[in-house]
Amino acid sequence: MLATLNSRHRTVANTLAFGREMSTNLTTALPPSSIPIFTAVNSYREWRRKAYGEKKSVGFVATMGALHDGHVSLVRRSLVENDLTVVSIFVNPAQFAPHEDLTTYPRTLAHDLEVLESLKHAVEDSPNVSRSPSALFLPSVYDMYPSGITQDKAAQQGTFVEVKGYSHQMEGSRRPDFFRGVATVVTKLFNVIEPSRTYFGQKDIQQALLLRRMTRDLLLSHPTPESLFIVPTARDSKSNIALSSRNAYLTPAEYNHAAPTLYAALQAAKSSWGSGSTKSQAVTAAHGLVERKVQELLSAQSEIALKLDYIEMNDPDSFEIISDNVTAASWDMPGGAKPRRNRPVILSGAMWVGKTRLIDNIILGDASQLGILS
Ligand SMILES: Nc1ncnc2c1ncn2[C@@H]1O[C@H](COP(=O)(O)OP(=O)(O)OP(=O)(O)O)[C@@H](O)[C@H]1O
Ligand SMILES: CC(C)(CO)[C@@H](O)C(=O)[O-]
Ligand code: BAL
Repeated sequence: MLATLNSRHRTVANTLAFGREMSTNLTTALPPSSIPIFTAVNSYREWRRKAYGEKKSVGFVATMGALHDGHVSLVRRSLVENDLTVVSIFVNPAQFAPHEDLTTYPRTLAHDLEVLESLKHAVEDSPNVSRSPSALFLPSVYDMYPSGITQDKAAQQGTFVEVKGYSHQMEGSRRPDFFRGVATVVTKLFNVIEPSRTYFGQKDIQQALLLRRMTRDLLLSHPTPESLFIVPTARDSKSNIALSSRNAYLTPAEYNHAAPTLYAALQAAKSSWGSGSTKSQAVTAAHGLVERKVQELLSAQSEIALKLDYIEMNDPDSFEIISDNVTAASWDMPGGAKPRRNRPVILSGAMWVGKTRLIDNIILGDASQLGILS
């Protein structure tokens, strides 16, 4: 059938072919699993219909796989709060720019299944009942993009979701089409999974807040904006590095000697802000910490290349950069008509360690005002 498509469709045909190949690989190479794996939308839908029939709530965690304890914290939350928990693994081509790491992104399905199979949550007041992940949704590229998908945005065909006005700041300033890719795939995932509740990580704070806005704007019922929960960032207990699938790209030396710098820089800004500095001074404090680390690596003749991408402070409602002269006290708008005690600010950053781009953030002020769970 692909051979009959004309040249106008070549790009799409290529990606459809890619999707089919992935689909075949998936079904032939599935590791044994005690968790039901749905690789097709229709078979998942049958399962979901049964859950509706039995009036069971379905919690949902969307992932790109290479599972770590950050993902596990989301799944655990879902196990506590829902009768059933569905996890998806899908490395979404539409959110990767052509120069980014789609082909090398870690794919560790056998490990991921082991992680999911090991999770058990004892149900309160029912000593003999425990909950484990109920299903894994593992679609092919072809299933998720029936019109095909290419990373060349100008050649893309079909339907895409854009959250206008909220996709160009922070991470969007560095990855211009990233949130369009995320919003598109998550809309599709929500349409299939129909979650009662869903869980996203604070590590990707702009993503989580933007998706909540999207559920509101699209008047979604599964999930509603109120049933999209944000789970705090899980960190390495010694170094405080935010857990991330891309940490697997780091060499041990990069991980130990350079990666902790991002969180340390955020802490330097936090402490400066907390002692009454302006935003500009707080961000300068963070830059200073990174610069000192870079100098230290140079003096030690280390081969590690450390480069700050950005550190900024943004309004969590608009995602706009807050003004240079704002302080924690003035951010609360004390003289305004509606003072906001402990008004939250997103302090976030990205840093290159060698060829790996790391991101992190902390919320200054009251994170619960953003619906971030504690
Ligand atoms: N350290 C973490 N703590 C809490 N949630 C996390 C953490 N890392 C990832 N998540 C969340 O897990 C979900 C799936 O993320 P994803 O599969 O992209 O993993 P990732 O580690 O963020 O990968 P990457 O390295 O590509 O950023 C997202 O909601 C993400 O925010
Ligand atoms: C939400 C998501 C699964 C969409 O591909 C991805 O962006 C991620 O894992 O954070
Ligand atoms: N967790 C964010 C996924 C990405 O960077 O593509």
